[in-house]
Amino acid sequence: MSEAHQEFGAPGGLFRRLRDAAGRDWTGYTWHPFVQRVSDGTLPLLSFRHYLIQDYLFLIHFARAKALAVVKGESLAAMREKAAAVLAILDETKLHLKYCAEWGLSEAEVVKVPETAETVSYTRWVLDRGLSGDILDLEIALAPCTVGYGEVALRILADPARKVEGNAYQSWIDTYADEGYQAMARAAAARIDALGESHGGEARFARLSADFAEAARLEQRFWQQGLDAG
Ligand SMILES: Cc1ncc(CN)c(N)n1
Repeated sequence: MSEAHQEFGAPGGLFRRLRDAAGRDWTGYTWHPFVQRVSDGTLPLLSFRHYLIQDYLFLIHFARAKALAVVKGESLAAMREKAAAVLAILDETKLHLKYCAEWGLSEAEVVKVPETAETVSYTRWVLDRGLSGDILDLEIALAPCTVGYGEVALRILADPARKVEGNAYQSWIDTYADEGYQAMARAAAARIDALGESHGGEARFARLSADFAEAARLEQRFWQQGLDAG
């Protein structure tokens, strides 16, 4: 396994402490069999298609949750960073629509697909953490999504079983391996570290780590729904 996690968060900072505390919940997310089969190119197309359509719906609600972090931002710099993150999430959906267009599916058709229980439970849980908690609670619920996919991409790049030539999922991999996405993931981890300092991360560690691990498990279920559809 690569040292992918060392890209995100400072040693001793809140992000790395949460990641380490999440243990198997985190590795089960970032190196889920779905991810491994994207990497070696053996994932059934039906699995990927189910996942990607649900992910499109996921991103719409996730953008709403990120927008809540603009509202709850406690400095202009934080608000700017989050506003850019909302736009980045909305941009991410272009990848999804490109794949869908190749399958003959229009955006209008994709938005008509009902959300699965996995999509609803994850997105509404994040929104709830943000609505009922403070900015740190919200950022902890958001971080596994943003940083986790950064780590997923690095794990794939380091995977000896990775299929490069003719991998149907290469543009998906490229999106998250891209330096723009990686920089956003590093910034999200750094922000957790900073909020940990300013918002009593140490005293709140038990609750924060329970939320972080919950998000990682919700991510695992999100991949799993794709595998189950294949
Ligand atoms: C479920 C999920 N988690 C994370 C990401 C990366 N933004 C995503 N597209 N989808």
